[in-house]
Amino acid sequence: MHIHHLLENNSVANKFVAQLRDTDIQGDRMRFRRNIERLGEILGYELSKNFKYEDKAVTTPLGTASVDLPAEEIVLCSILRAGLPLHNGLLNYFDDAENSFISAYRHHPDNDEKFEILVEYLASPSLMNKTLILADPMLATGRSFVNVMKALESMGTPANIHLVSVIGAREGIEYIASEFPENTHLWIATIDEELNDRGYIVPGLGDAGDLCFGTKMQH
Ligand SMILES: O=P(O)(O)OC[C@H]1O[C@H](OP(=O)(O)OP(=O)(O)O)[C@H](O)[C@@H]1O
Ligand SMILES: O=c1cc[nH]c(=O)[nH]1
Ligand SMILES: [Mg+2]
Repeated sequence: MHIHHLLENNSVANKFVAQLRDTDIQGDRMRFRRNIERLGEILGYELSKNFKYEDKAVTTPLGTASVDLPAEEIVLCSILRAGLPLHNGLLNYFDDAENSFISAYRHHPDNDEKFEILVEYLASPSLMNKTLILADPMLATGRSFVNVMKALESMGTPANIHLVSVIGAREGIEYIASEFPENTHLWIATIDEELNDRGYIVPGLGDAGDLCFGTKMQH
């Protein structure tokens, strides 16, 4: 897997990640969602440098300009719930992409820290030979990304896979690297070293879905 780590180079993106983590700021849900969206825009811009491009002639009022334009059929797929603002950010730039939505959530059958990932909802076009961009801001154990990819197999085999995330735990990144095809790209803002015994990233930012949309009842 090719790992592209955005915060390895300082930029304004550092500030957006800091605000997502900061307990004094992250309670402002609109800012929290917008910061994830902004990082989706930046990560999308970075990953677009990896596309194939084809020269096209564009007619201007005064003549013809030659422009290299992306030559890939993009499907943007995000993992509900927390993937939604990241999806919006990517869609701001890849505005003519097709879109998929898939759900994944942690189900605690015995009400303890053990959980399984349940995938219950999928709406997707064919992925056959397309460029799949799979987005989820949190990559903790990596099980959501892996289970979602398995659920997407029935939609056809993509030509290219780009995973987009905001915060990843080292252990989860190693797990997805062992499960996804070798030529998969991971575009991630920042990487933390620890997961706690509940599978939360430390220091991380807490529960991204709840911070975006409020708490949910267990069922
Ligand atoms: O790498 P993993 O260990 O699978 O953890 C990451 C997953 O956890 C979060 O979703 P959550 O299950 O909390 O659902 P939510 O978005 O509805 O809150 C997050 O958005 C990822 O999907
Ligand atoms: O740290 C984590 C792990 C999973 N999901 C989150 O939202 N945060
Ligand atoms: Mg959650």
